[in-house]
Amino acid sequence: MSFLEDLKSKILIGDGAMGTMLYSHGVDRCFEELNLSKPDDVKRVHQAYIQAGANLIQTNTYGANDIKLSRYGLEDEIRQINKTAVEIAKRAATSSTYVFGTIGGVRSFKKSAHTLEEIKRNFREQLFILLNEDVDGLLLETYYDLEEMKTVLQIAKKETNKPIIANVSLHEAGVLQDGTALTDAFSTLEELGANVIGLNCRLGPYHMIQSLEEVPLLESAYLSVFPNSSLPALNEGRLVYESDEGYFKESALKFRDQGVRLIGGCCGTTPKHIQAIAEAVGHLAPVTDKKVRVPKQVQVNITSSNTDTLPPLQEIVKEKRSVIVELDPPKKLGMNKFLEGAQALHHAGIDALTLADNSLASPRVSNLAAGILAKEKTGGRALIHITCRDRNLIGLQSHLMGLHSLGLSDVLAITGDPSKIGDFPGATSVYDVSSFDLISLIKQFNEGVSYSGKPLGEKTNFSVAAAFNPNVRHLDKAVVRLEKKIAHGADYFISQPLYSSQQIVDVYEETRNLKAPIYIGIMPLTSSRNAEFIHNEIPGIKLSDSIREKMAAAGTDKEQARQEGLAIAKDLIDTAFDLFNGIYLITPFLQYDLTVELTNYIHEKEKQLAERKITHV
Ligand SMILES: Cc1cc2nc3c(=O)[nH]c(=O)nc-3n(C[C@H](O)[C@H](O)[C@H](O)COP(=O)(O)OP(=O)(O)OC[C@H]3O[C@@H](n4cnc5c(N)ncnc54)[C@H](O)[C@@H]3O)c2cc1C
Ligand code: MET
Ligand SMILES: [Zn+2]
Repeated sequence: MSFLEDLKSKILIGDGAMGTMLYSHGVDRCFEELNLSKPDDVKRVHQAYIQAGANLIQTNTYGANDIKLSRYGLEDEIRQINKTAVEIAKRAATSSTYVFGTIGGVRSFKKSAHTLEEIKRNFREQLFILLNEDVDGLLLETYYDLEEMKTVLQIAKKETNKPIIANVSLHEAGVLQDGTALTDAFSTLEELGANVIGLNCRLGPYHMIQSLEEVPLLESAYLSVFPNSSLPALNEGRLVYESDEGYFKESALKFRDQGVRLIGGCCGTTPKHIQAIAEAVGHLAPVTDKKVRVPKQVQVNITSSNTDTLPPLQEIVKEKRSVIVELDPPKKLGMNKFLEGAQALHHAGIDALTLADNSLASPRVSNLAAGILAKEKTGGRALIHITCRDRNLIGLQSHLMGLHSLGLSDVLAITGDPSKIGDFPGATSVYDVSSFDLISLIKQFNEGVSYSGKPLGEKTNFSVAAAFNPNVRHLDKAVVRLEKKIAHGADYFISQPLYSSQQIVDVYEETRNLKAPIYIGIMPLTSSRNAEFIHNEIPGIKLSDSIREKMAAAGTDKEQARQEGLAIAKDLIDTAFDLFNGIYLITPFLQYDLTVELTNYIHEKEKQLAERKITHV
């Protein structure tokens, strides 16, 4: 009888975890290497599962591929590790045990870590070795990334007619990491020819049962599950799983009700769990009919709770001149000077106060707190910078929900200066997502959907700015990045400060066909030392010789340097004013009198222009 023939009328029992079993026996290194150094240990685990009632065992090859083995310097052993794994499993198997060759997924949620080409190469190599050893079928498991699963499944289908089990890992109940509903993912894998399709790892029975309630029986494939024994807990730095075999008995019956025909276990499960499953459903016939729960239609409020009624900045700056000013939250406690600055700038008539997110990777008062205080004090708009550096995906989403709840809907989505350059060089730079992904994530919030595809209950109404760094050798390449950011949903751009009129003209020429407006950055210099620091130490920014000479000539006299810095900034504004509607002024060291003066200067120029137009008429 073949595996697929068997499944026509039976529920088959899979094995349980290999990795966590070996780990609990004290192995804390590459589990697959044990095929070579301790084959008997691996064989004993297989035998324990067979004795417990497993009809199918999987080779100890979950991570036996180039990408994963090279983390241990074992990439040259791929062939031997996979070959031996099949031999060990076959030695452990009885005449009725199916031996499947396991290949695990390599992508985590960071897609960029491995390109599809890399994944294809990596997969093919392991696949050919396993197929050569004549396994009874393939078990593709722990695929978080549907794109990766689709890619490898297509390759496997081309190379073999043997049965293929395709198990994905859920991100949350009912959805994969890219937001695909489980039902849709299963249909896709069915279309691509997987013979058994299911879930493994990451979650325990509770979430898997809940997820399967929405999945119909498949027409040309069977369903499988390999749940973890529980959610993991962290105990003295180690991941540990609870294990209650009685619970697995009950769960196995529920899996059967959902139409599952192959039931095993993943991380944390032991032969006792497999025995519990076998005792519960091993003798039962599979169900052939099931009632599918229709997913709850979650009402998404179209009108968000955010009360901001101002038009978004991208609309304003498309229509008319607009000045936004960065005033960074202080590095020390005490908000008085900051709030005085916010008030003064508001009086000067700016369209938004922008607040950096721990710029130069040094801690400052939270820009969310400072933004709210400024908004309350002035009634003006606060634009919050959000970096990918300080918050992981959980923190970023929580932060966005917080901003929305507080009525802050203007954000700048940026990668963030790496922590290496700041006051805490040892601190972790998170970078779970890139600025592109962050922009998409925020735009998805605007559709009322979380990163993982879950409804948020309301739609946010974020207007999303992105960063433009024109201080690069190839401006055309920077513009390509801007186009990519627009494709991800950026509404407009805010540039780094520019220090040459010619550069402003070049930026205009290069970006004039761009579909999103740009605020051009201008930051007044405060002293010659400040100018030299920016020129020599801020990556990418170069001041012209004449600007550096002017600042040097101003000497150490503070007032003279201040006047010179303002004069240079005004010159730059004169150029930007003719070419761009948007000007972004950056306040150095909370010296808001400088940016107030420059705001007044811009407004004065605008007034004069309007008057000239009237006289012309
Ligand atoms: C208006 C503005 C506000 C900012 N506010 C903050 C802040 O509040 N907090 C903070 O920590 N940082 C801030 N920064 C700095 C910013 O995070 C970094 O300068 C960042 O690397 C550039 O913008 P981004 O985050 O969108 O990077 P991305 O465009 O996502 O770039 C990511 C990576 O690619 C590199 N890169 C960018 N452009 C090119 C190119 N043309 N060619 C090759 N490589 C390139 C970058 O150096 C970076 O390593 C701000 C920058 C700007 C322009
Ligand atoms: C990380 S998922 C677990 C994969 C493999 N089946 C094992 O039990 O080791
Ligand atoms: Zn697992």
